[in-house]
Amino acid sequence: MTLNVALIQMDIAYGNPQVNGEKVKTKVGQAATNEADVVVLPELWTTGYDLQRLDTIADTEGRDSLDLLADLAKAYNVHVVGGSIANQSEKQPLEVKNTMLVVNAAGEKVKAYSKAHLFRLMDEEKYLVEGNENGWFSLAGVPSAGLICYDIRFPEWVRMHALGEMKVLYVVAEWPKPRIDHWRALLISRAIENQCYVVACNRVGADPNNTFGGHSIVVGPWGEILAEAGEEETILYSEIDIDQVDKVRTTIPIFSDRRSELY
Ligand SMILES: NC(=O)CCC(=O)C(=O)O
Repeated sequence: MTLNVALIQMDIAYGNPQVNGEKVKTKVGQAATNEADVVVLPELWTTGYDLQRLDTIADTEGRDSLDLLADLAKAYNVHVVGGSIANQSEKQPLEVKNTMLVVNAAGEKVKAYSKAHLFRLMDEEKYLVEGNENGWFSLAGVPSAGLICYDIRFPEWVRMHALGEMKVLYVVAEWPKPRIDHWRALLISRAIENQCYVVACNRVGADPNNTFGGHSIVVGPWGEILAEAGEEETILYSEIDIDQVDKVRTTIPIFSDRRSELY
């Protein structure tokens, strides 16, 4: 079975959910017109890293974002890995999480995963609360998982998802340009060591504190780069053949060769 994935590598208007929502509507429509089955958005696409104003711009219980994503999914008959959003709780204590929303083509919510590892270099721990749940979901009948940016630096977190038979890892990010070599190396490594597809969508552009490096990428289970963007706004397309995952896992059976009694 194959899936056409489309990664929306976009600039994000700082602290402006309205403008970003309009852009996402246009881009998801374009991707669907180009036969995408799954559309992927970047991290914090509603607000960017405008963390100091989250009390006014975060989305309460992710409702507005979920409505928008569900409407788009239904209108265009596409699955949407909805990047992540600043997701504010309704009840006290008011907490904001960095939450990925996944919606299937019927417009049903499939997953809400909140970033488990907060990134201190961008002050996340001062404004956000970490998630404590896993990122597994099934999309288009494929066992998948979603993780958010800094999460990929924790190979044991990714491996835990692979042990749950994840075949596609979706990664959404706002990864700064100065560390884009880490981004590429980490994603290729996570694909090789877990023998899965990695479909990773980064943003471009700049905010008052960082310039973001793009290079959204699709990596196959053998570690091959199937598609990679540059540093400009674009939609990156790739066809992924899910059967390749089992072929690679049979050729080099790392999951049955693991010495779990040693580690
Ligand atoms: N938004 C993030 O989690 C950024 C992570 C990052 O830049 C890194 O180097 O790790």
